Amino acid sequence: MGEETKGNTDSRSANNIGNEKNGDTADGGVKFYTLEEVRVHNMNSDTWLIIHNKVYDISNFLEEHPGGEEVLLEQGGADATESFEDVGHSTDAREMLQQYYIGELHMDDRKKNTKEAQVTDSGKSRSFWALCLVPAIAAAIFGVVYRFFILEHKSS
Ligand code: HEM
Repeated sequence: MGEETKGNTDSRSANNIGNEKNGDTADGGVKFYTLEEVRVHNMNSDTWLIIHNKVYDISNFLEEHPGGEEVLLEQGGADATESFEDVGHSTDAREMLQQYYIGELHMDDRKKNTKEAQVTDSGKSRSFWALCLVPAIAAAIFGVVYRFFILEHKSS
């Protein structure tokens, strides 16, 4: 009794089978973590970060960080994309990230988490309306006006 009961029972985490530490799943796919799952890893000995929707376990990197461990701990369990980019990290720093990669932020948590995603989504739908519907409506109005003038012309 009790074994495996505190694991990921959320249906959104159905892909979370396998070794939690390396992001592998039973089928060899990418592992997805919810924001809630990441949030609890906010301690000195256990620190996860989200950067650009990717999840990193940086517990072993804290002491090595050239910018100090304090700044990393402040971001522990949260989305550090903005602060990471604000510092203007080098390409070397970005490459270092790869070794701490453990998975991806769950799709459901990306939209409410990323302002950019929302802006892009509304931008996309706006361009759909502009590209398809606006010209179609304009053509319909033109047709009606044109027919009206032709009939007017014929009857006079
Ligand atoms: C796991 C993620 C991170 C890695 C691998 C990383 C790596 C590095 C590296 C290699 C440097 C040396 C300068 C460079 O090459 O750009 C650096 C500097 C620094 N980092 Fe990070 N960093 C990470 C996350 C963060 C975060 C989230 C913050 C802010 C909250 C931060 C703040 C700083 C600061 C303040 C410096 C010092 C910059 C300076 O003195 O010029 N880092 N980091």
